[in-house]
Amino acid sequence: MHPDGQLNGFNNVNGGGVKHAEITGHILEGDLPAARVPELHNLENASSQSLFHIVHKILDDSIENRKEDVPDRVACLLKKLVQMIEQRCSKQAEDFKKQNNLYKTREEKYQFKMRVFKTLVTGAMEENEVLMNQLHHIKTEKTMVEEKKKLEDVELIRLRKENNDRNLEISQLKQEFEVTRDAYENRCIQLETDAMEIKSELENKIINLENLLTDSRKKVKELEKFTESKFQRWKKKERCYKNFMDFQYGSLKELRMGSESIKQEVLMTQQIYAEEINEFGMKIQGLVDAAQNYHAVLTENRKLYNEVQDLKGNIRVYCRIRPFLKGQSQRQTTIEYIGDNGELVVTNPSQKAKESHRLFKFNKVFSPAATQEEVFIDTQPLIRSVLDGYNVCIFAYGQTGSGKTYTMTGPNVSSPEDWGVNYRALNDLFHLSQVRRNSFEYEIGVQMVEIYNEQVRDLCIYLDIHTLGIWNSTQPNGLAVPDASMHSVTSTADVLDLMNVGLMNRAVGATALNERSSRSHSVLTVHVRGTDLETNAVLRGNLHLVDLAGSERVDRSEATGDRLREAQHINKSLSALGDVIFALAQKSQHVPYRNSKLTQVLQSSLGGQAKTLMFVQLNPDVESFSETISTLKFAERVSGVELGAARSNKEGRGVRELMEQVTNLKDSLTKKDEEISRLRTGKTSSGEKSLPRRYGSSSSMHSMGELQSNGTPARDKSVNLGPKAASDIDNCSEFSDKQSETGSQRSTDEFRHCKLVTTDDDIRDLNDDIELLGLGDADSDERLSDISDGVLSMGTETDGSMSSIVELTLFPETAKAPIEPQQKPSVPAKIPRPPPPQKAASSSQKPVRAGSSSQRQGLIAPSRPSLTKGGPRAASSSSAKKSTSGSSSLIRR
Ligand SMILES: Nc1ncnc2c1ncn2[C@@H]1O[C@H](COP(=O)(O)OP(=O)(O)OP(=O)(O)O)[C@@H](O)[C@H]1O
Repeated sequence: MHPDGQLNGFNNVNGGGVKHAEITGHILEGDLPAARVPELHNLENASSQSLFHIVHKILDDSIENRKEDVPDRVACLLKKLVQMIEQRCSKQAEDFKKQNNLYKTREEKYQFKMRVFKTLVTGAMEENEVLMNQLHHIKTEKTMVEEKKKLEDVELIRLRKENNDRNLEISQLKQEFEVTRDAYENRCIQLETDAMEIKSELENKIINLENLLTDSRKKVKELEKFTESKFQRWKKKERCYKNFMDFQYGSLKELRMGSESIKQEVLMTQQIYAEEINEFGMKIQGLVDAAQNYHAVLTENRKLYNEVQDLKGNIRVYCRIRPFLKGQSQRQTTIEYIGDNGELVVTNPSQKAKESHRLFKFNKVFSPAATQEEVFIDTQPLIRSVLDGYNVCIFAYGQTGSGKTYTMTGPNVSSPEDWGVNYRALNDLFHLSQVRRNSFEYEIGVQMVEIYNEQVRDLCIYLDIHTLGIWNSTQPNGLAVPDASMHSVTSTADVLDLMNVGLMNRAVGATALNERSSRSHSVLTVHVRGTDLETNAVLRGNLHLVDLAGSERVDRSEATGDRLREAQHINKSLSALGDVIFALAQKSQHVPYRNSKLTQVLQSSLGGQAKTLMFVQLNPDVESFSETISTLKFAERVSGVELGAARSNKEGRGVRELMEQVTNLKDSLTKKDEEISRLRTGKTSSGEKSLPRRYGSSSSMHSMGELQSNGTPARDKSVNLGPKAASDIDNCSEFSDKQSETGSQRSTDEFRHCKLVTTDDDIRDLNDDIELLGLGDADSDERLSDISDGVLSMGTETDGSMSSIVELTLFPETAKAPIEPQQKPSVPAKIPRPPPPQKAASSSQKPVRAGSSSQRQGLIAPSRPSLTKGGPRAASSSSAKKSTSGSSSLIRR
């Protein structure tokens, strides 16, 4: 279809005319051989012109050959048509050719443009890349420049500032320089002036000195002459002294020889003294033997006292009568008489009969006027024995509204004057523990529970008051209710807080007899654990402070429903308490502790060696007469001090027999005492005879003289006794007077004697004992009241009282009457100590020395239970050790 091709084709047709002619000839003749037909296929490559030529030839030939068959017109038309087609084709070929050329030109143009564009794009991209790099570079540079600029700015500021500073400094320096320069110039001028003056002065002085020098030279010459003459005189004197010294030396030699001979004499004398001292030792050995016998008697006496204790029990009963309340002043009272010795007569004024008078006797009766303080003073000794490892139980018993809570807690906690026994007891324990802090470390813990409707509840928790269990037998740590919260207290403020919580939690309700009646037994338990700082021995004491719920007659209190149930529980537990105490007083084999929760909780402090104090609270109102009588009967039963009762008589006989035995023992002790005094008198008088004068200082001689002049140690307070000691001795004898007229004086004297004959070691031991006991404080006076109280309670004290006595007698004199070391020679020989095993022996085997008063012996109680970790045995021995430590310190002597 290519125009060139077509043209070429036409050319080829011209060039190959023969061939075409042959082909056309054959076609026209119609005899175109079959072998020549395939050649027709080559026409495809022939040009359009040659093809048209062939067409023309064929047409011409056909028309020529078939003239007759084909009209001329048609032949002409055909020819014309072919010509037109041919023209058109050639025209188109030419157009194509032109177009082709045009396209070629355009293509070349476009390709050129494309190349140009490509070159431009490549160039632009490269350029762009270069520009980007440059830009990045410029940015980095810019950042650096900025940073640099910043730094430079900072530097510039700094430099400016520095510059300013420098400028300032320079200006200051300049100023200073100006000032200094001025001063310097002034100074220079001044110095120059001074120098001029000094120079002139020095010149004057030099002239003077030169004059003086001349004078001095003259004087020296004169002095030389004088010294020469003196030296000659001294030489003469020296010769004289030398002769004198030689003479003295000779006399000294003679003296030495004399002293040697005196020494020999002294040694001889010493030997003689030693022999004499040995003799004294022998005599004192006899004395010791006698003392040991004496201790054995004391031990026996103590045993007897324990028996008395066992018979009497450790229960004391105080009765307190409530005053009439406001608005009750018109009421008749049932109290007719209150004796000083605990007698109480009650009567029913509405009954005229004489039988209505009833006499009761207790350890003490407090009138309605008695203050809280007075009540506490009589209770205090008992409470204090808790610190010595005793278990103590104090409870208030009485009909509802009779003042139990008033006595135990007090009406108003905020006013210390109104404080009841509870607060005062703890306050006192804190005070005492402080006083004894050098010898004992005390820990005090408090539990507060209530027993309400036979259920034990913790009162010291703020929420969740739940029932607690009780241990059947008290745990070794003394806790009967181990689940009750234990609060460590160190001050009265702690106790106040705690008890406020307890009081708030306590079950109270209004009855017909008391607006705010306690419907439960409240038990405040104080656990005391004391550690002896010297021996590390531990002692424990429990103090139960019990505010019992009011006993009441159900008909009078008009109780119904819950109140009735409460009243029944209260009465049941109170009767169980009565049974327990009664069984204890009767020394029954079986003590029914388990009959109520109350007795279970208090078990450790009821019976055994525990001390029990019951406050019997009375309502004086005549309307309460029957309750008063039943309360008093209960108390009487508890105290075992029934007047005229058969049991009481029997007890009295027992006690009388024991007292007779005690008197006998007392007599034998008196004999022993006299024997000891005799021995001592012999010893001291012989000592006085044989001791050389120069061994004793004047003071020691004086004290010895007083001692010897009476034969027995003097009771004169001036002998080595301070004022306190003297007063304590007075106290002591006061106590003794109450005890026994005969024994007390002697006991005091004996003690004093005992101390006076002590040796250095004994003094040390005694001081140790004193330290251990923590005595010499206010405590001793209180202990005295404990003792007198023990007397009041007809020997119901335990060995705590004994220790108190011993402490009392031991301390004041020892502390105030130190024996001077110079007095040592006054003791001819050291009294041998008892052998060590005796020391470790149980309290019952320990010889006891606490004055010779048999009454005092009588105050010694048997060992106490459960004071230390080591169980009852260990506890008893350790407690005995503690309680009689004062006495044992004496015994050792
Ligand atoms: N010694 C007293 N001096 C003055 N008022 C007292 C004395 N004793 C008790 N009262 C008063 O008597 C009332 C009853 O006392 P309290 O509540 O102590 O009796 P209670 O025996 O504890 O009674 P209850 O057993 O019902 O609890 C109180 O108002 C109390 O202040």
